[in-house]
Amino acid sequence: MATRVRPSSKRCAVIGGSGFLGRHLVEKLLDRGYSVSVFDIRQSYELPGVTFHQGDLCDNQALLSAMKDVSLVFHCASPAPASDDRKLFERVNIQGTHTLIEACLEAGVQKLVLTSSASVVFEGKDVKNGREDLPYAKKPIDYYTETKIEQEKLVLEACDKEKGFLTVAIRPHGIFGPRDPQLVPILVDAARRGKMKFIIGDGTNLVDFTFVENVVHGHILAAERLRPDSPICGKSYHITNDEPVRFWDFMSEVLVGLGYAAPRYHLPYTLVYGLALLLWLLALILRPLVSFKPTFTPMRVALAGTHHYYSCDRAKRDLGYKPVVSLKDGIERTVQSYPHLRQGA
Ligand SMILES: NC(=O)C1=CN([C@@H]2O[C@H](COP(=O)(O)OP(=O)(O)OC[C@H]3O[C@@H](n4cnc5c(N)ncnc54)[C@H](OP(=O)(O)O)[C@@H]3O)[C@@H](O)[C@H]2O)C=CC1
Ligand SMILES: CC(C)CCC[C@@H](C)[C@H]1CC[C@H]2C3=C(CC[C@]12C)[C@@]1(C)CCC(=O)C[C@@H]1CC3
Repeated sequence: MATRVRPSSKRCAVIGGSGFLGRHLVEKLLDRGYSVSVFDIRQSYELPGVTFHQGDLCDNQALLSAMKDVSLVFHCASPAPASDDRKLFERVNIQGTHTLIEACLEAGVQKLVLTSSASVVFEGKDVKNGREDLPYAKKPIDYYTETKIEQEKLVLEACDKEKGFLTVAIRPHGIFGPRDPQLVPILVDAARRGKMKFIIGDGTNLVDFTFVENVVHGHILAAERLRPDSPICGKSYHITNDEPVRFWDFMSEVLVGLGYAAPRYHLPYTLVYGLALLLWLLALILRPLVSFKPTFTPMRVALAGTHHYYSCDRAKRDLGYKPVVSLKDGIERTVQSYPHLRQGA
């Protein structure tokens, strides 16, 4: 009779491991003695101890080859929110996640850690110190968020102690750090085009921004504490820097750090939101004829003009989570990592 080889607990797979968060996670896992199998639609680097598997999340066979002898899977693949492509989000975040769960069960994977998002409860209205028991957004702000909700439900509902398949979801918020392709590049692009002179609203709204290494730390704690007898099975956890900051102070600090002027003039939130909605509709109607991407989308305006910060008490209690890098140090390290985005570079 053939004996089944029990996958090594130090071998894991990172789905989306070529991306911003994924690569930071891979680097920390290697430091901690794991060997890593990366599955992604693209390969962006090479590292000793990492095997790359290029493929689409919806391809069961390609996934299976990446999960050979793997006991732990991190799922942090997603199309970028800026793509605003409903079909793509549904295909990758919902169908792809379903395919991944099936593949995990088939390959005998024991633990699945999903990178969800704190935005799954955000409807464009203030969230102050939001806890994980807030209901999912009934009117999510965009297709990205809509499909992140379905994705999280799929993963948490798949948790099955009888089958020996344990799942948990990490909900980070506003991840930033070296190599981030979104926050700093979009901000600098807007500044270079003279669009960062204005503060939307009164500028006092508090927001969580989370340094990437803290997000990585939360994922690894969750993976290592995920056991049949632990309270974390099938649950979601906010992971933030635990230092809510005024949205416009954070943006100003990054801009000034890179040599740009901080925004100064105030514009009413409802006016900017209305204009952004109008532009978004126009872009949608004109899509077959011309393609243009407005900088101030309704989603970005909502995020720039409301409070959205979350309690990570549950993560502190169940995971022993505590941020490892402060906001101040995180901003400093981020600014230093973008010499090519400095004013005049
Ligand atoms: N950045 C943030 O502020 C936050 C992010 N998150 C979540 O964190 C996770 C990681 O985000 P982040 O690192 O910022 O994003 P990235 O876009 O940098 O990384 C995602 C990776 O997944 C890949 N990918 C996309 N589609 C597929 C597919 N069909 N099959 C295989 N791989 C695919 C991407 O490739 P390609 O680049 O070619 O599309 C990319 O390499 C995501 O799940 C996101 O929803 C949650 C909260 C906040
Ligand atoms: C042009 C300016 C008004 C804004 C520039 C900065 C924005 C690009 C970022 C500010 C908050 C960020 C954010 C995300 C993406 C980048 C920002 C909009 C997410 C939508 C990324 C994915 C998530 O799950 C939630 C994030 C919330 C914060």
